[in-house]
Amino acid sequence: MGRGDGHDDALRRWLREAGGWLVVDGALGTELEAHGADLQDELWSARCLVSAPHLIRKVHLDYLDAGANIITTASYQATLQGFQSRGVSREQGEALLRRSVQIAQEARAIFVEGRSKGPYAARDEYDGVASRARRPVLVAASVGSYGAYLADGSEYTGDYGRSVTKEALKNFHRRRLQAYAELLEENDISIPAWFSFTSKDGANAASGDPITECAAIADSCRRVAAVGINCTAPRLIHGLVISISKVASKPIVVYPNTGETYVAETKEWVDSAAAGGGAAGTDFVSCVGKWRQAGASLVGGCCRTGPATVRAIARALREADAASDADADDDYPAVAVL
Ligand SMILES: C[S+](C)CC[C@H](N)C(=O)O
Ligand SMILES: N[C@@H](CCS)C(=O)O
Ligand SMILES: [Zn+2]
Repeated sequence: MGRGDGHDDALRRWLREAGGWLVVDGALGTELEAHGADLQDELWSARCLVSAPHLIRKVHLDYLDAGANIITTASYQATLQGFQSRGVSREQGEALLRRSVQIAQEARAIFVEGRSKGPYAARDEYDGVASRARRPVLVAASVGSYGAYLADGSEYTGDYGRSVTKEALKNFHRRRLQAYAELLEENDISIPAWFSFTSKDGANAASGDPITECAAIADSCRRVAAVGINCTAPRLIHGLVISISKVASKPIVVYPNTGETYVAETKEWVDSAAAGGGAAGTDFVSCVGKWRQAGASLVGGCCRTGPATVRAIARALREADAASDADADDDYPAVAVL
């Protein structure tokens, strides 16, 4: 992503240049579905890398147009093992992983070109403000969990069965990470990475381990640039950010889903109340300012969110900024009373 920085310096620098916060995109998979893609498949959104790359590019572009600074590749469920089980050779699988990054890079090139002329030409919304003049546009390579590959919703339960050892998990991810690393190194790009966890109860990660322990471990890793939460109900985010901020010194990233629950058997989303999970859909965007205040500096959306949510997040972050600037001004006495 960045050139010549340490692994976490680059992200801090981008945050600084952008005025303290960055907008992450919204859902990729469910947004492809909203455009008619059929993800009823073990490869889920990765299937579109073969069948509909143009649609992936369009979704990336829609998010950039909505104000996202970071677009996330369609590789959440793209794994060499998953591809192989569908008759895709290892070489072809590696090419598909690289393709996911290239599609996002293509979208970025189209967007950046159009920002100076054409449909995405500088909009006051994000380019007119001096502090955001150097609005970065970054590509994040998505590396979904082993549970994503299992295609049984176990990324939300942490239940991978008994036989999966730590070594097996390391082997599972190794070549996939190397494929991205090679691509980026070929272009002399260092790779800041963030770690994000899901939570169903606001206190523990899906595995059942306390979120504070998970965040502290991720935070202590030299190569991790940010730590956070994704695909989790909005109503849990504020408390989770507060917990993470107590143990982590790195930037905090949050990209919640809409609060609905994923039903793995049907690959559908249901209202959490119907699934016995409590009221869904706490107003997402009205909470963004609170998350920012609690310490989140990268904010986006996960499953079932779309460009409209991202546009609203960008606006909410700008407003939160303006409000805190106004508060800071209030701290200075207008008149010195002697
Ligand atoms: C983030 S979940 C909705 C992705 C799909 C899941 N791993 C499945 O294959 O059913
Ligand atoms: N980046 C993935 C996350 C799923 S939890 C997507 O949005 O499709
Ligand atoms: Zn999600």
